[in-house]
Amino acid sequence: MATFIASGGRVWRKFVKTFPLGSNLSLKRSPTSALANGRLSSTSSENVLVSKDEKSGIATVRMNNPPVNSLNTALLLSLRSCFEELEKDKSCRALILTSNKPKVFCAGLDILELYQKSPDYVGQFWEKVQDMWLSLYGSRLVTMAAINGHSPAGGCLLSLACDYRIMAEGNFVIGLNETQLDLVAPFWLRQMMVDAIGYRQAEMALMVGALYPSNKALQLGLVDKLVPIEDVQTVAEEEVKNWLKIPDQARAITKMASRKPLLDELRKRKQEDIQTFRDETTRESVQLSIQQYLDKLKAKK
Ligand SMILES: CCCCCCCC/C=C\C/C=C/C(=O)SCCNC(=O)CCNC(=O)[C@H](O)C(C)(C)COP(=O)(O)OP(=O)(O)OC[C@H]1O[C@@H](n2cnc3c(N)ncnc32)[C@H](O)[C@@H]1OP(=O)(O)O
Repeated sequence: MATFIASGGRVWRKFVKTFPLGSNLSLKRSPTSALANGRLSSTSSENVLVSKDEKSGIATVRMNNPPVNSLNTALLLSLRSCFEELEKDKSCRALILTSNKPKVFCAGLDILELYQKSPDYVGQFWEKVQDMWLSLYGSRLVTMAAINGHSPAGGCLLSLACDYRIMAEGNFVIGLNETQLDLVAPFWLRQMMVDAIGYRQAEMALMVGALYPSNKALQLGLVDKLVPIEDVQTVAEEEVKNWLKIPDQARAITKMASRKPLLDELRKRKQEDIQTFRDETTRESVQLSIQQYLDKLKAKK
C-alpha cells in the first residue's frame, strides 16, 4: 500500500509493506528528527521504521527490535529489504541508520540464532547476514551510522558498513568482540576493521575481541565523531547534508571503486564463508562457549 502525505511543507510517502516473516517496512516520522514532520503511525510488530524526507532525499532507518536490536532472521530480512527499496528509489540520496531505542544501537547477531540450531539453519542465517551486508556496504547512497548506544559485534559490523559513523558520548561500547564468544570474525568484517583503524590496531582489537568506549573508538578512528546522545540524529542529518553537496554520481563511483574488491570477494567466496560459519558455530566447543556467554548475559541482572 502506498500513499502520499503532505505535511508541514514536505511531502511524505507512507507505505506499509509486509516482508518475509511478517516484518514490516513503513515510512513514518521519527519523534526526534529535525527532518520529521510527517504523520506518525506505528504498530508494535514493526522491526524497522523508515522515514524519508522527500525534499532532501534523506531516509532515516530505525532498528526497532526490542530489547536490544539483536539481529535475528526477521530483522536481517527487513533491513535488507529496506536498503534495497531505498536503493531503487531514485529520489533517495542518503540513509541514516540508527536505533529506535536510544542506549542500544544494536547488540549484534541474535545469539539464540546460533545456539542449538541445525547446520542448515545457521548456514541460512549466515547467508542473510551476508546479503544484508552486501546491500548496505555496496549502497550507492550516502550511508551514515547514527550510533545512539552500544554497538558490539554485529552492531559494529553495521556501523563499519556505513560511510561515516557518529556515536553517542558516554558509557557506550563498540567493537568486534567475536573471539570472546569463541567466534572468528569473517574476512570481510576483519577487512572493514583494518580499513577503518589500520592493520596493527585492527589485528590487536580482533584478537582480543576488544570493545571500546566511545572516546577510545574516536581516538582509534573506529568512529568519526562523538556527540551527546540527544544530538546524534541531528548531527547525522547535518553531516549527511554536507556529504550531499558532493555530486552523487562522482561520490558513488568513487565509493564503489574502493569497495568493489571486497564486495566481489565475498560474492565469489559466499558458499565457502557459509560453510565455515556452519562448521564453526555448530562445533561442540563453540556451542559451549555460546551457552556460557548467554548465561553470563542473563546473570548480569
Ligand atoms: C572460523 C570462522 C568462524 C565463523 C564464525 C563467524 C562468527 C560471526 C562473526 C561475526 C559477526 C557478529 C557476531 C555477533 O554479533 S555475536 C553477538 C555479540 N553480541 C554481544 O556480545 C552483545 C551482548 N549484549 C550485551 O552486551 C548487552 O546486551 C548490551 C550492552 C548490548 C545491552 O545491555 P543492556 O541494555 O543492559 O541489556 P541486557 O544485557 O540486559 O540485555 C537485554 C536482553 O537481551 C538479551 N541479549 C542481549 N544481547 C543479545 C544478543 N546479541 N543476542 C540475543 N540476546 C541478547 C539479554 O540476554 C537480555 O535477555 P533477558 O535476560 O532475557 O532479558
